[in-house]
Amino acid sequence: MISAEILERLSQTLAERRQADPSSSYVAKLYSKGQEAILKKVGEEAVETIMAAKDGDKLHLVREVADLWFHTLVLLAHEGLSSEDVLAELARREGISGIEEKAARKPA
Ligand SMILES: N=c1c2ncn([C@@H]3O[C@H](COP(=O)(O)OP(=O)(O)OP(=O)(O)O)[C@@H](O)[C@H]3O)c2ncn1[C@@H]1O[C@H](COP(=O)(O)O)[C@@H](O)[C@H]1O
Repeated sequence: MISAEILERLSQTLAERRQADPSSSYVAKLYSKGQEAILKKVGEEAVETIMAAKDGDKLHLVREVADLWFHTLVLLAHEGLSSEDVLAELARREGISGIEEKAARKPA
């Protein structure tokens, strides 16, 4: 079973690449180009995701979303953040919506 551990492993690798020689890997090279280049890749992958969804080809859509997730993880790592920060935010929201749901169910 594929789990959230893959995000942790990838985040770890992306954090390690911050010290790597730019010529040694795609990620290290992208870091060396700076935030603008990373944001450009995120934008491109977002557009490609939209186009794949409109195509109706599910495999293509999954691959483009994987590219988009990957490049947003590169962005997070470049900013000193990781998938864990986003997962914590989603967990926090789940907690909030749980509270809101309970409040809505409570008789007035
Ligand atoms: N998951 C990925 C991953 N997904 C996509 N990509 C790369 O992201 C790029 C996507 O760019 P495009 O599709 O736009 O194609 P492109 O024309 O090659 O891109 P550009 O040169 O124009 O930027 C490709 O070069 C892909 O190889 C990835 N590169 C790396 N990883 C993971 O990141 C880890 C560390 O990567 P490196 O440090 O680069 O080895 C690897 O072990 C992998 O697990």
